[in-house]
Amino acid sequence: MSLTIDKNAGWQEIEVHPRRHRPDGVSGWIGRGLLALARLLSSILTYAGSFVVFNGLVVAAVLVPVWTHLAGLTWVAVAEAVVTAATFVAWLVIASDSFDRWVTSPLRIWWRRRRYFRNWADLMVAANLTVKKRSHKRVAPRLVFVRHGRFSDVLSVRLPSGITRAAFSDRLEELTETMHAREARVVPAPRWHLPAWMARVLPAEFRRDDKARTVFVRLAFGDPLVHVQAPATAGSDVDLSAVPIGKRDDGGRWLVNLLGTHTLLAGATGSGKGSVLWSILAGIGPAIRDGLVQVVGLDPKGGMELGFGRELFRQLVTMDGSEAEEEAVSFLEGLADEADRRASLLAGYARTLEPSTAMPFILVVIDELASVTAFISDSKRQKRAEAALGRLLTKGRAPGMHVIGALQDPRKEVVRWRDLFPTRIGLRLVEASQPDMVLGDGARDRGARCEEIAETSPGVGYVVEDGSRAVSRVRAAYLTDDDIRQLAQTFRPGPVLHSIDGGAA
Ligand SMILES: Nc1ncnc2c1ncn2[C@@H]1O[C@H](COP(=O)(O)OP(=O)(O)OP(=O)(O)O)[C@@H](O)[C@H]1O
Repeated sequence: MSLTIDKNAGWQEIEVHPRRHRPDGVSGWIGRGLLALARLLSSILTYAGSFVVFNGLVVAAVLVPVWTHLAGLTWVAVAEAVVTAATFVAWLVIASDSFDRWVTSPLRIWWRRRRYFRNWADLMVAANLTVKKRSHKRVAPRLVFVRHGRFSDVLSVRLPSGITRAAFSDRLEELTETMHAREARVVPAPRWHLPAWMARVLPAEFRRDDKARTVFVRLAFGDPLVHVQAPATAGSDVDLSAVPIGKRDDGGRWLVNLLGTHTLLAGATGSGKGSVLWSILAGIGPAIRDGLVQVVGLDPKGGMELGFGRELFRQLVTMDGSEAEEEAVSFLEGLADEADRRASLLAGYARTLEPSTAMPFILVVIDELASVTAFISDSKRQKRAEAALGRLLTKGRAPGMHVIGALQDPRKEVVRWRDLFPTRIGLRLVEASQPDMVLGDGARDRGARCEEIAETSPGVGYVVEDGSRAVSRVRAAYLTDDDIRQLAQTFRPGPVLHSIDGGAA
């Protein structure tokens, strides 16, 4: 028996009819034809009506010349059409963002909405996402609301009893294909963008659309990350809780928080770890120059990566001399002692540090976290290094110390350190088991397909932010070697008022 869906029954209740009989005689065929015509007209009117509602500006731009033509002023109508077209082209060239907001975006929204609502019921039946009620009616997940973005939409879908989130999540591939999306994934409830005063007074539970049985699916279209991203020009005010370092795949800026957290950065060789590191340093450049941030680094590969911008570093340990091992261990122990010292200074006064030139924020860059201990052959020193790193990671967050631990080859041992890094970034990785190792259990299922990132897109990756299970796709800005040299020259720190080993310079 073939099934047809009565779409007029609404999006949740789907009536499933057996195949209709062939009409009897000519009058039957005429009746069937008229019904089909009425349906066609009604959908044309619905689409045209919604087009007018969503695309007022475009409709007005077309209707004015048409109306002038109908009024008998054909040459005036032609002139109006030419001027309007020229204005639109000029607008697109001069202010493409506002053109997108007022012209392309409404068109895109209309087109995508039309596709969602037209295909939803068919998709639910085809994907076997319907359940039978006692009344024998079939019900399916209902598409309740769509939040539109330029490169992605978030669909709020209400699930009927009998269909679980897991069952729905299993059919995301069908959803991706039917809706012509690049990818679909289940995401946490989106936050409402409320005015600041309202967000302050409204209890947290009202701020999230977290209803039971509602699942949120993000459909991504196009890819704003295919192009290499230029670094943002750092303003004089640096906000360490939101440093711009690239782009997100919803078209927004990728902002990293350095306060109260540490960052684990993993990626195979050539995946673009350097671009993340340098973008962060570029984003906080003015604060380095003004002495509010001190950068120190440990580069077990002899300074190949970090050496380019050596002037930005207050201290850079490259592990290349005869005393390399002892130097690396002392470096880590010095930082761990500083974390202890700061924690006891702050105890009872404040929970987090407000950076100043007297007590600057310290950014510790460790280029190859896994090999820091592996490079140390002496087992006693190895233990000292591990203990110091553990102490720095546990105690350093609140008193203004941030560790960026870069990693090339995430192995099981990394999981031990992972939980001490609340912010995690996974660039291209080589095995499907690695995204979970780096980003946390279940991250790959939530969309972090690091092993599928093409070698031709260095700097692209997935990020899990502090306190959130959500996975975002991002691309770091790219700084050429010349950009890095220029950065180091522009923002090289001035005289040091305070040094991490306690002395004054
Ligand atoms: N964000 C980016 N955008 C565009 N191209 C990039 C980006 N990052 C890196 N690249 C390109 O990829 C190359 C390799 O990048 P990079 O050296 O940063 O990788 P890596 O992960 O640090 O590798 P390794 O671990 O071997 O040092 C760079 O020389 C550059 O050409």
